[in-house]
Amino acid sequence: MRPNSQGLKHKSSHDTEREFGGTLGAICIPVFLPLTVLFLISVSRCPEASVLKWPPSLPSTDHLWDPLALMVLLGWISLHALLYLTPVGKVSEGLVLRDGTRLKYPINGFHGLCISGVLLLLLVGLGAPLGYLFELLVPLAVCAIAVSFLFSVYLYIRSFCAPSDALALGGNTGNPLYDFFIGRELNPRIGNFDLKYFCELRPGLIGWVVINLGMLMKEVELRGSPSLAMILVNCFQLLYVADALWNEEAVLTTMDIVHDGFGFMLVFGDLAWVPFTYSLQAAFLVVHPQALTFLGAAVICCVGYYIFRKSNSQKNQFRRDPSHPSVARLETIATATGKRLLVSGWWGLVRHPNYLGDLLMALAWSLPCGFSHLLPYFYVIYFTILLIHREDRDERQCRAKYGLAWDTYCRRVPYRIFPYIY
Ligand SMILES: NC(=O)C1=CN([C@@H]2O[C@H](COP(=O)(O)OP(=O)(O)OC[C@H]3O[C@@H](n4cnc5c(N)ncnc54)[C@H](OP(=O)(O)O)[C@@H]3O)[C@@H](O)[C@H]2O)C=CC1
Ligand SMILES: CC(C)CCC[C@@H](C)[C@H]1CC=C2C3=C(CC[C@@]21C)[C@@]1(C)CC[C@H](O)C(C)(C)[C@@H]1CC3
Repeated sequence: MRPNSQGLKHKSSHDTEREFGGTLGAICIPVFLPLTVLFLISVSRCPEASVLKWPPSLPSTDHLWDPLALMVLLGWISLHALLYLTPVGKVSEGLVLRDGTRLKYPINGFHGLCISGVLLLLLVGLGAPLGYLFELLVPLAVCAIAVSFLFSVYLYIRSFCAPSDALALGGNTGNPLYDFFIGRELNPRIGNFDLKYFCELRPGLIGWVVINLGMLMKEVELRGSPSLAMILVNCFQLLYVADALWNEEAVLTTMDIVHDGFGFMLVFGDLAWVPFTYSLQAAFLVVHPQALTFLGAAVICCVGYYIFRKSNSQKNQFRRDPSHPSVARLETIATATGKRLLVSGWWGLVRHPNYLGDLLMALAWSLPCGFSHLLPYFYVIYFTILLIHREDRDERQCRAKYGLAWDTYCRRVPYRIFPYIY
């Protein structure tokens, strides 16, 4: 086995460890998750909103398709592609790739958020019924799912023209179903347009807050003014999305960009799962107004946000420039790859302080929806599972990269996400 520049031992492509349940997961997830999206939207608008009701409610077939939804979706993706290409903001370099090069990325996502925000407000000012997004939600989700499948097929086919250095280490097993699902090519690009980086932060993430705004407008149509719960959910989630785009550069060091190929999992996650399931709380509130709002949620959200932002920024700063005054005094341990690991500061508290903050925020987003239904807590439950699984994947990758140094780090910082619990 030969080590590569990411520090991982390079196994031959066919003996790569399979993730997400291997071939079975690669068959089941693309079938069940799209159905879950439609199921959850459908449940959020039923009066009883019960996720446990049997048989499960799915939208009726005549509500699945609306040509307007396809136009809105393609128009939205095109708008963001144009904004991505606009030469504003700086250009940043990603981490060093296996062939020793570094790719360049435009850091203009926050501009994209602001410009699309202004355009939407103009549309609302001109009388566009943004609340109609509530009626359009199911056909929009259907179109996003269809686009995700088609786009993933395109990515899979084009990956065969990519040089072997450009393939993700885990997505090149030779099993077509698994490789299609997990993604073969690491950074597919059309010219300088990076498809993974574009999808990760723009159409879906910004689409999520637009859907939230649409739900708020629907509430205004129905009840004359938005409820406090709806305002809180909109503000909390807008803060999360604005933060992601403001700190766009930090996404260049995340697992998705550095390690994962771009296949169905991320395409569907970015374009369909994020906008349509992360907005469920707002969709739920349209049909299930809450008289009482738990304002403690604002405190939990702020604490969560503080931990999330500070820990992510600390690691990002340390990885980009370990001599920077904000991180230079932190205690570290050396690894055989030449990279060091933080063992004090946020990363000395637990091994994933950023996940802890993110989970606290997730809880805060659900609390304004009250305690009568399980559906608004879907995100916290799913996210806990996702992060525990992600933490496990990351541990395995770090152990492969850092060997003994990682074991020393684990002894120094025994808890993974929740101090003294897990
Ligand atoms: N809302 C959502 O749906 C999702 C949100 N997220 C959020 O995205 C953010 C990024 O998460 P993710 O990409 O999973 O991972 P992290 O940002 O936690 O990055 C993990 C990497 O950090 C480095 N690292 C780990 N420990 C240390 C240490 N002690 N000192 C220095 N470097 C260390 C390692 O990489 P190396 O050493 O190679 O630099 C490791 O592989 C998180 O805040 C997470 O909550 C993630 C998934 C979904
Ligand atoms: C459907 C699958 C089973 C799972 C799909 C997972 C994806 C939805 C997530 C994988 C990593 C993500 C990140 C964010 C959104 C969700 C996905 C795409 C992120 C952009 C959210 C905002 C954060 O600030 C971030 C750190 C930029 C996140 C990066 C990872």
